[in-house]
Amino acid sequence: MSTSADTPAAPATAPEAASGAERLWSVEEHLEDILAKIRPLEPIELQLLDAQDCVLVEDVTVPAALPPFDNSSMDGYAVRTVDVEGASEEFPAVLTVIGDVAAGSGDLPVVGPGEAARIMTGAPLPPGAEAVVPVEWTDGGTGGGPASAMAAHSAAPDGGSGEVRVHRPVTARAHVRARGSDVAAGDLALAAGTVLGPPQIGLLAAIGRASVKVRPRPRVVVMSTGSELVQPGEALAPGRIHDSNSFALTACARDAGAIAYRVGAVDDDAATLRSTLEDQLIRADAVVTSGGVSVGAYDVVKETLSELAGDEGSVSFRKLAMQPGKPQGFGRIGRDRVPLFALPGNPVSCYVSFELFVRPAIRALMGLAPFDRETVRAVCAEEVASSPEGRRQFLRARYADGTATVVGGSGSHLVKSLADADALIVVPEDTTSVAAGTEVDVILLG
Ligand SMILES: Nc1nc2c(c(=O)[nH]1)N[C@H]1C(S)=C(S)[C@@H](COP(=O)(O)OP(=O)(O)OC[C@H]3O[C@@H](n4cnc5c(N)ncnc54)[C@H](O)[C@@H]3O)O[C@H]1N2
Ligand code: MOO
Repeated sequence: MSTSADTPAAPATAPEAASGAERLWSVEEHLEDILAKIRPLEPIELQLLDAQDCVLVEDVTVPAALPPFDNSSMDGYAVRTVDVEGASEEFPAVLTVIGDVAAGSGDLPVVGPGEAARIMTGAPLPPGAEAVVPVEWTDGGTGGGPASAMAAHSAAPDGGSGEVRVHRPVTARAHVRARGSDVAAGDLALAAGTVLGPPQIGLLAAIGRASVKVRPRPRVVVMSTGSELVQPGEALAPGRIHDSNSFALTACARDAGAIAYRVGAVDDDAATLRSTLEDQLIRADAVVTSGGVSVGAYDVVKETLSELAGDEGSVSFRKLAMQPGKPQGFGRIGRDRVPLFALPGNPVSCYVSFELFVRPAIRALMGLAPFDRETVRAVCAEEVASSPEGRRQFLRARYADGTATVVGGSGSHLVKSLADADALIVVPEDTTSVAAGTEVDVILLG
């Protein structure tokens, strides 16, 4: 039962409300209530790889030019342009090779008139040289025809033979990457608000940053409830089933960007549930439970969490105008008011609820835009004979080329068809059937 504090101003429109029964919340109302109570996590300084996919909260400026020095973009020979003017294969410019410049070299030879230094990609341009001739435009120091590669350093420790024949001229700065041509010192490397993907992490490393200030990934504790649940890998006794929700939800939480901690299934026992929650709160930025939110005699989650008060926080249980996912609990628990999502136990209900409500909340905790799943218009390939009036139905489907095809039935226990689906067809509350060929909204799952 929702408390008056949780009741939004919008009037209830569902049929139950009119008849005086407990009103149904719309999907949007529930989501708004959740997002209104979620605050982004406080920023912390994280090592680069721990900051992946996180939102940067500081402007990062470039401390020193990138590249830090003029360097070669090719393996070849560093030369003075005047020395190779008019060079051709028939009339090559013959230069004296004075040594090697490898990437990382700090001790550079000076290239004088009539001289060349073997230079590797990324190596600093030595003083005196103005350009680089790729090795393919030379004989590679062999005295033969055009080379396809250089002699390995081990085979030519002195930097190749004493001479190289250059077959083409080069202009000044040819095959040279200028200092600061990527970014200059003082430039803005990344603005606050940037989401750190692999290229951004690479840039930060390139400018020498080892750590950055970001909003961290939330730590999400996932707990399933139900005395019937058995850990996968263990044998089933009569009446028991394997716990699939805690695994699916943990995977969902990771997929949404969280650091997820899966807690084994908790029995339908109030004291165990309470103490497990207390133990877990220490490492939780959010808690997700599955099961025990309906109206059964052993629906301990609802019973226990409805009773929380004072410092314990509070959790509201409500019915939503959707299928699957009708019974839902949401609140904030403990002194730190950690958001808690009590999702229904049916596996499909649990998954769809996560997608619609928990995924956006995890993103909001990270400071990301809450919604990232794409919704497209698509042609419904087959007839949907019936959809419950007054409830928004989310049907498992496969989507391809503008067409969505329903996979399996609407039962909330059908985990195989959920695994076969890559989309959810959305049938609105006021629609009780969909003719084949009708356009529908389709949420793409990943
Ligand atoms: N009389 C009514 N009964 C039910 C109603 C209702 O309005 N009136 N609502 C139904 C709907 S809709 C749903 S959804 C479920 C929600 O039930 P609970 O959240 O209380 O979940 P449980 O009863 O614990 O379990 C339901 C179902 O899911 C299986 N389950 C639970 N946890 C797991 C898990 N971790 N892994 C795999 N499967 C799990 C469980 O064995 C049950 O079969 O209530 C309906 N009933
Ligand atoms: O609404 Mo329940 O969540 O269908 O199965």
